[in-house]
Amino acid sequence: MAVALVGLPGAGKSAVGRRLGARLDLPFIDTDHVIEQRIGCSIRDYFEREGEIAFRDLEQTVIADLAAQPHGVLATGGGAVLREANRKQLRDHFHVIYLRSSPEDLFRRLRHDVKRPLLQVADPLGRLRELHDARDPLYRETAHEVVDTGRPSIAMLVDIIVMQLELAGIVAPGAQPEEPSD
Ligand SMILES: Nc1ncnc2c1ncn2[C@@H]1O[C@H](COP(=O)(O)OP(=O)(O)O)[C@@H](O)[C@H]1O
Ligand SMILES: O=C(O)C1=C[C@@H](OP(=O)(O)O)[C@@H](O)[C@H](O)C1
Repeated sequence: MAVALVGLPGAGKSAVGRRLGARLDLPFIDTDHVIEQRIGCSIRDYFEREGEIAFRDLEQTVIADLAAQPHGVLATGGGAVLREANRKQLRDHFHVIYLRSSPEDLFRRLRHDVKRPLLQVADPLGRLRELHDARDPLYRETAHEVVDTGRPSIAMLVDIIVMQLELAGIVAPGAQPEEPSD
């Protein structure tokens, strides 16, 4: 069983994906983390040193590798949908969920972030608005389902997604609730 989460930076792909994996007893895979293991440095440093195109090439290779043996809950990077090849790999091999968020919510969540290279600009909210306008259609094109993340907590989002996966017949009803970790 393979689920992929797509959405803008800060949409909750990692936070929701980790808990969804635990809930469904599936491995959680963060593509940014896989990329960082391969390059041996942070994505921000790699962006600065090698540029965005080199990063996108690497991202495409990692997505193709993961799609060759799809299993688990995948948190993709926010720009994974930019390339058509990635959109096709994701849609064909994963049940794709778009975690939709408004630029304003994302800005609130990420205002202290220093890890995301595209947001290290004078006007991060403006940048998030541009990214939303450019990518929202691509996320929708890639995804089998759209989940709005504006109001629900991370735990509620996991419940909503599990319910949708059950309704779609992707997982059997009655997946065990996650044990509280704190
Ligand atoms: N629905 C939500 N409600 C509150 N905080 C959230 C929500 N989704 C994500 N966050 C918080 O926003 C930050 C970015 O989330 P993250 O999972 O890293 O996003 P992504 O992997 O999509 O870039 C984290 O601190 C996370 O806990
Ligand atoms: O939106 C983007 O183009 C990117 C988002 C990042 O992932 P997150 O969505 O996890 O921040 C990371 O892949 C890279 O910095 C590029």
